Amino acid sequence: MLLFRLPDSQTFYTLESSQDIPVSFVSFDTKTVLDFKGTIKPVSRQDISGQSLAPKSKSQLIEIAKETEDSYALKIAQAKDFIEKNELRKLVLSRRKLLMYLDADPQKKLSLTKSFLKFCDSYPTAFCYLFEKNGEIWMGGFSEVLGKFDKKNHVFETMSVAGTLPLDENWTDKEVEEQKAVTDYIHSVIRKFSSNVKISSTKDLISGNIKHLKTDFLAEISPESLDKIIAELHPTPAVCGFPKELCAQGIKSIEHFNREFYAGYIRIETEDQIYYFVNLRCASFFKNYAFLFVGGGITLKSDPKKEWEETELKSLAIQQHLVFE
Ligand SMILES: C=C(O[C@H]1C=CC=C(C(=O)O)[C@@H]1O)C(=O)O
Repeated sequence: MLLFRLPDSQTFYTLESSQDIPVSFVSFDTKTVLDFKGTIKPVSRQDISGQSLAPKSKSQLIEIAKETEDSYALKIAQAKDFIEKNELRKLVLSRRKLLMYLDADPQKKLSLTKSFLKFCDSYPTAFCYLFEKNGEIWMGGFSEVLGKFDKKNHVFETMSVAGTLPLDENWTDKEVEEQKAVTDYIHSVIRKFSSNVKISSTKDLISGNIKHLKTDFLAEISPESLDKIIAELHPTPAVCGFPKELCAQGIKSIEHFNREFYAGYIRIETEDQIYYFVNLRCASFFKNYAFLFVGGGITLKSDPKKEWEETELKSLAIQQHLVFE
């Protein structure tokens, strides 16, 4: 089962049985690709909220050391060492926040479809999804587009999104440099495939309780280049770092968990467009608990307390929209 809503749209979609594969979820390390078969068709809010999803009961005591502000600060120190040693501009570090529902209210049950609708309503400019496949349940949504390709005029769009602050704070060099590293990387990739790249000015992207810096790119490309561009772009320094392989190794050795679909991407092919959405602000759901995946770009200027607060604020995107009834 798959439900999704495109950015700036009121229409919800699901898949009706057919052999086409219009939707695929690609993991951060690109080793796992989850294909969804079917034809894309609209579905009403009523039909969505009437459906119920039962998370698989991998609910025995889970032995996971809970990440704390102190344990995360140690990882940030390790990330800074790695940045310094390898002379990097940034490294994106993340944590898997454990949310136990039973702690919240033992009498009530989580409604994932109602949570999905509530989440969509709060993030109108985001691509939002909820899926259940082979007992796995994931929900997420964010506005970052890794790629959007117009099949008719061959225009390719992408964006550089990075830097995070609460809405009422002013940008500092730390966020500006962090986002610039992403912009420079994306530009270096796109210019290899197009001689005419248009770059917008950098603007604020509001995402619920926080804001990011965003620069848009537009370029005409040949359809044959599309897969190569996506393969080169992912993972951008918005979710990993540059050089990609070295940073992915560093991340693995510091984070100590599998990111799975977090910071991967979602490919959606419609009649006119092919979209690639970055899979952030997402969570995987089990019977009694969920893992909320949240991260942020670390530079030598990072303050561990602020980085922790940033991940806490980001986790609210999912956490605040869970409906128990
Ligand atoms: C890696 C995440 O955010 C990325 C996207 C926007 C801002 C980011 C930042 O400020 O670090 C990250 O690059 C996440 O939300 O888990």
